[in-house]
Amino acid sequence: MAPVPSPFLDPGPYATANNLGILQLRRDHLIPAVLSPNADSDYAEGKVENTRFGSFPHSTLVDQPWGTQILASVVDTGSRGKSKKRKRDTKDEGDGTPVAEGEVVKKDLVKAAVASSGFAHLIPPTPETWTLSLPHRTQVVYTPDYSYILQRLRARPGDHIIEAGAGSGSFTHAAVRAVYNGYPGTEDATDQANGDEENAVGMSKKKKRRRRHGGVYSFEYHEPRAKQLQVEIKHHGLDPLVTVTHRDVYNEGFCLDDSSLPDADCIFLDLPAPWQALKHLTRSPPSSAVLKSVASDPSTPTPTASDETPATSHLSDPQKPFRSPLNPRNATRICTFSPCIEQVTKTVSALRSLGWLEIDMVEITAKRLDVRRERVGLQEEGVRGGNAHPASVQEAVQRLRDVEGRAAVFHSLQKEKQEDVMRKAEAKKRGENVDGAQGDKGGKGKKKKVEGVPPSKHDRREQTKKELESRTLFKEGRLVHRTEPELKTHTSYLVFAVLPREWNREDEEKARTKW
Ligand SMILES: C[S@@+](CC[C@H](N)C(=O)[O-])C[C@H]1O[C@@H](n2cnc3c(N)ncnc32)[C@H](O)[C@@H]1O
Repeated sequence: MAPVPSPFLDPGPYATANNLGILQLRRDHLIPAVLSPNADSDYAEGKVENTRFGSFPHSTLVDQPWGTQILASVVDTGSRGKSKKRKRDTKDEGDGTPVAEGEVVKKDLVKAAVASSGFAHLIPPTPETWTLSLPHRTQVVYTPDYSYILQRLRARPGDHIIEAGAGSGSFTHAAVRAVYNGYPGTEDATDQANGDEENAVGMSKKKKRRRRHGGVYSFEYHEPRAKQLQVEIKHHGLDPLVTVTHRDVYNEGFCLDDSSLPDADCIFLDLPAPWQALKHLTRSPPSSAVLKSVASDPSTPTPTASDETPATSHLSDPQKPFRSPLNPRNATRICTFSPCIEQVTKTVSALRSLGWLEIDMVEITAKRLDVRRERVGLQEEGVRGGNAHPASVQEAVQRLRDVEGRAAVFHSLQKEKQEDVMRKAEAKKRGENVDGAQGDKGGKGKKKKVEGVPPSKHDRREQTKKELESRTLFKEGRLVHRTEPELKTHTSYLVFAVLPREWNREDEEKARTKW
């Protein structure tokens, strides 16, 4: 039976139990979780993700279509700490079914009640969302870098990629998606041409090509990191496609533990001293003169952990025959990732000595552009997202006229009032009855509506509200873009090169006869 594809490769229409899902709280705030509602938990609702926007029991996430807005729940913490009591021994479950040690038999889950605290979106895992949410064990390669790297390496379905060091596995996930063309053991691999013309003899060329499944060969020197990555890769359903090897690649090279070869088309080195690993990435054993020229210098940050087994170089061991980890049928592309220019110069000279061509270096300084509509004008007064400044000289002049007009009316009314008060005072002096004769005819507190007065702020807002009903805000305004400064990435120099396939007299002769 074909394996269920990893949610990274084919997430399906909705979230399923025991697969990874991502809770997106804000654009750059993501929480990954393997959705297991029935797993042991201290909550009556089963396993719960607690976030600053509320609690999300896994039972409210499973079977929801990707992209759903999930409302937070009120969770019952009353049963916390009681889980140990629910553990049974290994003998019997009551109905005679043996229960494994440590396994927990769960009571029925309590249905989660909706809380008023907030919501999150449930989104499928992708290499991009994983990069933003993975548990950092090292500096990681971010999306702007790995998208460029994979494109320059020309990684495509059916290719084999060597990666060292694997670190937190950020690049690993992007690489496996780039080369995926089906799981090994299934016949649905739809490979791109791999140039293997000789081997296609006696068999349909198409059929031969179909056999090769894409794969990633990851090497990591730090044992706990290598183990953790193996566990994650398994949880993510990628283990048939990714081989994680615990290895010091400077000394031990890239042949696999089961003595098979990666047969690599592309290589990505994210190591403190990439030039030290290059001697293992050749098609034939490098001469001692070349080895000497690419030998490490004393300042090289070589691995020093005392708990690691001492490395033995297969290049220095005459008993071990040389075996190239590269695909002999294709040109191989390499990329090395270095934070400083000194490392770049060492890598470039080692690449030259070892016969790599088309060497070039790129510095990545990624920027994110915020593209939006900018609405400016007095009609935006009180409208959300608008800039209520005059959009033109006419609007500014009209606003000044309105303000001055209103001020003139105000002052003339004040003057009128004052004259009225004085008139009344004089009439009083003369002993005349003035009550009710003049002035506030409309009743106390009621303002007289004066004709021809420019609109007040209140009037303008009422008018805007009315007009808003027929406006299409999403289409209005000027389309503008601004760069956002806080993009997650780090300065990197990328060195690229190509190692052509080996070409001998025989190949030349064959090509001459054929063409
Ligand atoms: C910057 S991290 C790699 C991050 C990774 N590319 C990612 O995207 O998550 C560098 C890794 O190289 C590993 N490393 C250093 N020297 C090594 C060696 N000689 N062989 C294999 N791995 C090595 C380190 O242990 C570290 O985990």
